[in-house]
Amino acid sequence: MKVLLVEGYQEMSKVAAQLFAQEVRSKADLVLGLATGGTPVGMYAELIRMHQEEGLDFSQATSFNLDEYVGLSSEHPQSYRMYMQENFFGQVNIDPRKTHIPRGDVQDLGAECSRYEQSIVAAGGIDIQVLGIGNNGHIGFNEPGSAPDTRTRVVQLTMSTIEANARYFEAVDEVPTQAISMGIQTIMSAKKIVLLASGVAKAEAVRNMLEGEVTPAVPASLLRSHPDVTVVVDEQAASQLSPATIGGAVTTRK
Ligand SMILES: N[C@@H]1[C@@H](O)[C@H](O)[C@@H](COP(=O)(O)O)O[C@@H]1O
Repeated sequence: MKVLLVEGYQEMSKVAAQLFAQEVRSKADLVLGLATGGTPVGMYAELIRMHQEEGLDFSQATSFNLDEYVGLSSEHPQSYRMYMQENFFGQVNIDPRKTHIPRGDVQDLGAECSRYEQSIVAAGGIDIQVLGIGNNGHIGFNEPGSAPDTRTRVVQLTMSTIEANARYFEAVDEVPTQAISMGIQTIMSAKKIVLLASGVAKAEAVRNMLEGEVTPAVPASLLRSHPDVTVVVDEQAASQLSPATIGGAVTTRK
């Protein structure tokens, strides 16, 4: 794992956008793996700026999102489809037919999960996947205990995740309790992974991911066996790391 230490949220977002833009420029028909949550909003904003000011072209790209809430339609304001539309898709030239997000409102959720996995394979697999990290070390919606061989499936959200995501809903009991999420193996099949972490609330999860045991109890730690992961972490999120990890990190500081 390569650790890139940056000053704060803004720099993290710029560095992440540059990593993505580099891939988009080198392969027009890139397959992007996308994430939601507060963390990647700044990266999407920077990619939109690059599209508008530098002509960064997404017209041939395909995207697959990590997850979607069960029970919310694509038009629901808190659905991840809506999030992506507002924060990214609606402002760049990606072909809407090539943007994929699981449907959380279908009757046969199992069939939807298999269909989703198959469409990732049919697209040739994910070239570059962006990830955030949950306070409990989850990636996508793979909560602690998720097995390394999991593929896209319906998952039960933990109380800590429901509480963390309640800020987007009117009340905690409106947060869905289940989601469709790419599995650990789906994520590990991406050729390149960029994980972003910002703020002190992520410091413990970041330490466990980088310095703790490699264990399904901390799903992000499983990424340590992937050959091409870059963790972009800001000073607050890195605040619990050991001097050895900090010393081995690449810093953008002059
Ligand atoms: N499913 C998403 C994850 O993909 C995200 O990484 C995590 C952290 O979110 P945030 O970036 O808002 O801290 O929240 C959600 O649970």
